[in-house]
Amino acid sequence: MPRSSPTKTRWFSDSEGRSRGVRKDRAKGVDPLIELRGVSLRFVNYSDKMYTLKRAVLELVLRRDRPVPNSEFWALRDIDLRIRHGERIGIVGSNGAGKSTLLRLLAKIYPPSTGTVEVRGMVAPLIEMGAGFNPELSGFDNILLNGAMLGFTRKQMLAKVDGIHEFTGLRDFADLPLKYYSSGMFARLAFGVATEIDPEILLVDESLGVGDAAFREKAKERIRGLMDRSHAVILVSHELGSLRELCDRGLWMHKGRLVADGPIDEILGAYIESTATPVPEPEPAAEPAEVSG
Ligand SMILES: Nc1ncnc2c1ncn2[C@@H]1O[C@H](COP(=O)(O)OP(=O)(O)OP(=O)(O)O)[C@@H](O)[C@H]1O
Repeated sequence: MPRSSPTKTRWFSDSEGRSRGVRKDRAKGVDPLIELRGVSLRFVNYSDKMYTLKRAVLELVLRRDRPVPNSEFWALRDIDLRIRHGERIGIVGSNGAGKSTLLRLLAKIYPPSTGTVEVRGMVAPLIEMGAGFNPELSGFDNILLNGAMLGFTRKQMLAKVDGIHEFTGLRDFADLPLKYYSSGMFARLAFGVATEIDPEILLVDESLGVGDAAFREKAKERIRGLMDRSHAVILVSHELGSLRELCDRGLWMHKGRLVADGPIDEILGAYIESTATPVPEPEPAAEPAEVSG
């Protein structure tokens, strides 16, 4: 594990991770906005084999009524985490480390397989932008549709349309069906709609890279504005410069585990160093007990 100041940055081993309790934020006398305790998340891939007579008999004998899992994969392991009001968190880690999965868990897209997740406040996930868009509908109709999915009424969204057009520069294309938008135009619209709301907790996954260079600058500016208005922000990005610029606390993930938590400069420094010297493998741990019900 890379070295750093022991007073500020916490380096986690498995045993520390399991013994660390998540307590009330006594310093401020308030509950943290986000609390994760002993969280693990498992993906199960089901086989798509042909349904043979032999398999049918086996399933009857074994009294199985659902497909047999082909393989399972723990994308998150033993995560304990507290995020307080006003924190700007940047998450780093190599491909497949579990960063996006952690954001999806905080957005309640995935439930944990073990442990508890508490999120206090309205969450705006800039995660799968444009996921709810309909390519047959116009840009304008998609703005209203997406707003409805985020919980806004038609009237509330109509009041936001002008601002969205202003920001995206797509006013002239408002009546064009989305299927004729270029990928850059699509990304602009999705980003414009998703950032038009004022969330308490903002989750951003690699969204700083949308559109062309000029739009990326506008997007960053927009995120800065949102960051000023929201209570907590969590950014996942491989653009380390942006994380250094926008965040104060860093989390480093490796193979589904939180391996370090501390001031952003220290975490980024150690992470960059690790690309020259690989991160030691986390100690093998016992399978977490599954939550029932
Ligand atoms: N729905 C899923 N089903 C099965 N495995 C999944 C699923 N989603 C993610 N994974 C796996 O979980 C692991 C963590 O993925 P995740 O997308 O969270 O990584 P990441 O740190 O965001 O990576 P990157 O930097 O490449 O975006 C990967 O091995 C990925 O293949």
